[in-house]
Amino acid sequence: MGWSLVVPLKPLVRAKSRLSRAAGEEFRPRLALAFALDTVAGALACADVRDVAVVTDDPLAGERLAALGARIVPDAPANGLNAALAHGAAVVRARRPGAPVAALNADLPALRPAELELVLHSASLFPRAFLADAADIGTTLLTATSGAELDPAFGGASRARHLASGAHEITSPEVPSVRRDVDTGEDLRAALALGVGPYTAHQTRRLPAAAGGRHDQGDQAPPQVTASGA
Ligand SMILES: Nc1nc2c(ncn2[C@@H]2O[C@H](COP(=O)(O)OP(=O)(O)OP(=O)(O)O)[C@@H](O)[C@H]2O)c(=O)[nH]1
Ligand SMILES: C=C(OP(=O)(O)O)C(=O)O
Repeated sequence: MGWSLVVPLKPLVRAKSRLSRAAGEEFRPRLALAFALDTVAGALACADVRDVAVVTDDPLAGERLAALGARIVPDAPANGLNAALAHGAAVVRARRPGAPVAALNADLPALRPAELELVLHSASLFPRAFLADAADIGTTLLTATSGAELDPAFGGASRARHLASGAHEITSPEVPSVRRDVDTGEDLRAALALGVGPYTAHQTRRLPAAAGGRHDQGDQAPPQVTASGA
């Protein structure tokens, strides 16, 4: 099945605000962009992915993600995450009616194409399906096959909302890289332990060890890190 993925991305100046304390204000937008680049590169490398549309109004992110091969869709509704996703899915289906569509968060820097392929294969058996995040509270991926609307209900405790909406929860096989979203410094360390893509690896070299970095460049003053790291 040739999936069209819809990836939402906030303007970098506001993205990943919960990483401020771990990364510092200078690195937070760079990390948010690196996560998105690794997520989209991983998605585009997945055999079952036909194309990726990124819904964003961020000019720098749009330029860098387009260079990877993503289509950039302006966040025309400007009404939050679910409106952006519904808009992205509608833009995809205006071009390709009945396309199987999947919403994928942009904060999955450890994403492995082979694991995404397993998830999409499971999802292809249901009208709507989703994958819970690593904490089992949120959602990292929501799918709709031909004939079904995406009906996204992301944000916070979205796993319960997606379950209640009738979407099938994908629980096997194990796909830790697709579930590993990064909201906090602790999440970033968990992603680094799984192995992140090249863009995030490059940026985290500049972070202090407590935030997951190897701190081996020495050309930047490290940002302040708190004991919690988050
Ligand atoms: N286009 C678009 N994307 C959004 C919007 N709000 C959130 N997103 C994206 O949706 C995904 C999931 O959101 P979160 O994990 O909460 O990421 P975030 O909003 O950057 O993180 P926090 O600032 O810490 O809440 C991320 O890829 C965000 O960039 C929005 O209003 N428009
Ligand atoms: C967007 C979501 O959550 P968070 O903001 O916690 O990443 C979600 O899991 O639906």
